[in-house]
Amino acid sequence: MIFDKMVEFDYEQLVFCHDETSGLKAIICIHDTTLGPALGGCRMWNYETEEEAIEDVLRLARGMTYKNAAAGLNLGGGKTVVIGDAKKDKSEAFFRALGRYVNSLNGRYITAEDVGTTVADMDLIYQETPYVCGMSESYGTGGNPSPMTAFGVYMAMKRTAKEAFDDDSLEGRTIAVQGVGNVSYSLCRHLHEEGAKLVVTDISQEAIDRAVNDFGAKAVGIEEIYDVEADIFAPCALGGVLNDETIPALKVKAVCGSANNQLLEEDKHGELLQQRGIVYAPDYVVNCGGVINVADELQGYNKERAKSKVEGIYDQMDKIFNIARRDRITPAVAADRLAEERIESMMRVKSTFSQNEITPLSRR
Ligand SMILES: NC(=O)C1=CN([C@@H]2O[C@H](COP(=O)(O)OP(=O)(O)OC[C@H]3O[C@@H](n4cnc5c(N)ncnc54)[C@H](O)[C@@H]3O)[C@@H](O)[C@H]2O)C=CC1
Ligand SMILES: O=C(O)CCC(=O)C(=O)O
Repeated sequence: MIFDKMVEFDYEQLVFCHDETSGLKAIICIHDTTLGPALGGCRMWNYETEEEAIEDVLRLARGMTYKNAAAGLNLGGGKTVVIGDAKKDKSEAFFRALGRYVNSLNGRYITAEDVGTTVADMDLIYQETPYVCGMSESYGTGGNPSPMTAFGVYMAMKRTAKEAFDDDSLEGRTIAVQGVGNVSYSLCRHLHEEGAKLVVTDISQEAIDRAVNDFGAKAVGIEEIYDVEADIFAPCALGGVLNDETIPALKVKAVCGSANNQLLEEDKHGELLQQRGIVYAPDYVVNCGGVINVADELQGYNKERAKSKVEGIYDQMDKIFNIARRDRITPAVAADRLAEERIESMMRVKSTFSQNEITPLSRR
């Protein structure tokens, strides 16, 4: 059963980690290391079943292979899921036990933050392994990657606006934002500063109030966000929000947001958006600013260099939209092709023997 799933999308390794003292139950998944060591964050979530956790880690790890490839990084794809309540189950022992498991993979996998984990958690993991990014800035790293993710989403949104409206200015545009958490609050600041009008929703009243007070956003209900008459819809909370129910309701010309895995079924729902004349900005290209930022740490973190790479998301989106138009495919399919072609061509390059293999880790 599990091997069937691994064979379907050619996964390399799935590691189950248990530590009785701390109660750690984690699964590390390495999808593909053609481009380099697998880098992807550690998600902590109260999964109802083990099957759900396995499904999630497989899906997220494969997503990282595509994200890292499309971002031009010399890194493969992997991810960790930790089964537990991020508000109750964390302890020093918990993350140090996880750090030891990450270390045991000897650099095949590098971890970082994801939903439910923080810079402080990465600091604990760093006590046990060098194969972690996104620790406190006092270690000479980039710290919390969310502001850089947000800057990348902003760049992607500008290029998406150009595709939809033939003008990349967001001044006067109405953006419907789903979720105003870490990434999205920073994104809203960029949008507000450019003069966009914001309509927001969140399950947290505190998050809504902050956006209303700081950016003059208009608040709407959780389900109402799909019906808002706006220029762009920005999903910045959950995966699977673009589906049979929501796509017909949308009253926007484009979708561009930070959430991972926005299309419930990639081909079907990418097509459905296209049929409705809605420009879709592929999520993993839009939100790769965070991983670009943490990956920069592997070369000795330089904020200006990282920011300039994240700014390049505008040009990457340009390439994807042009391929999509030229080949009459959806932008989601165009992004996948770009990532797959890079992995294929690098595989051929790497088939030549080299005595001094250079990986991001050899610069540490
Ligand atoms: N933090 C980062 O650097 C990166 C984040 N992402 C993705 O971006 C998304 C947001 O990440 P963060 O801002 O870090 O997370 P976060 O947890 O800080 O923010 C998510 C926000 O969405 C809200 N929310 C949850 N369910 C909702 C619902 N049904 N309707 C409306 N709002 C809801 C939460 O209350 C929270 O305010 C996630 O999907 C994450 O995987 C992707 C790449 C990097
Ligand atoms: O941004 C990070 O902290 C790590 C990368 C990652 O897991 C992601 O981009 O989803």
